[in-house]
Amino acid sequence: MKIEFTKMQGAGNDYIYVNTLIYPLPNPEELAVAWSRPHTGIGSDGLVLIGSSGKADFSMRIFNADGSEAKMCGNASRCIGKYVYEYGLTRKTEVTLDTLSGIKTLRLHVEDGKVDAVTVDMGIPAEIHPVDLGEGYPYREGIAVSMGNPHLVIFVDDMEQVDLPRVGPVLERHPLFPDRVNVEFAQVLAPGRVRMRVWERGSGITMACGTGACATAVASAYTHRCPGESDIIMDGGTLRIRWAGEGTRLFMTGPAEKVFDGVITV
Ligand SMILES: N[C@@H](CCC[C@H](N)C(=O)O)C(=O)O
Repeated sequence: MKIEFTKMQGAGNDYIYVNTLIYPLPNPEELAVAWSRPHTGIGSDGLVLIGSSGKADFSMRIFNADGSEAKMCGNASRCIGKYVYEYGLTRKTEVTLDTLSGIKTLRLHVEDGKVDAVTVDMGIPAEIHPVDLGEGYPYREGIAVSMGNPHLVIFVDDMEQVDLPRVGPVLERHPLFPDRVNVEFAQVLAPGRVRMRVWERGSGITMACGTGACATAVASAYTHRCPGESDIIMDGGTLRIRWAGEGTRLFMTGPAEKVFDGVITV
């Protein structure tokens, strides 16, 4: 059976997108693993399914490269906004998306018929609290934030000193997070400018993480490092995050790009 897909990236965080209205996939966990592999698959950070919803315009399911399903993905939600508009699935520029962490609203920024950026209402960040990682770990303190999915933000003075391939997998499986956690290292460069690198649960090092950028902005404001609006600068690009503080909704703005269309046989 032939399946059409589109590879897309948001700030360098790349996923394989399949329109399940046309191609329902019975085994997305297995396909996410096989297709994400760089040499023998398509190569990606995971697999995203676009579907219908009784509660919103469309639905999103997101699978990491190890096949685990996540409840939310910031970069994929922006890419879905571009996909549904540019492939003619909608003419709306305000689109609702049903995710496992609730309904998100996407505002599409359209220029000459193309979506070049998307603002996502990411909802109200939750479970914000400092954590003590304990002795025996490479870092002692962090800030936990839920953006629908779990994050641990660790502030550092010098990003160059962070050995991400070594410490990322250890912290992802810290016992404080039984469902594993996405780990962000953050260095405040200036007011409103934060450098961030991420180790994603289920995918490892990625060039950007949308929910991770949101969690970083939240942790920066919560610790009085950077209140208000901030640019989160990642290896693959920058996202602008607007958040007025605890109990308020957070808005993420950033790019969405198509890489290529393809057909794969399963
Ligand atoms: N890259 C994503 C987050 C994807 C899911 C994450 N790895 C998890 O398991 O929670 C983003 O842009 O938010």
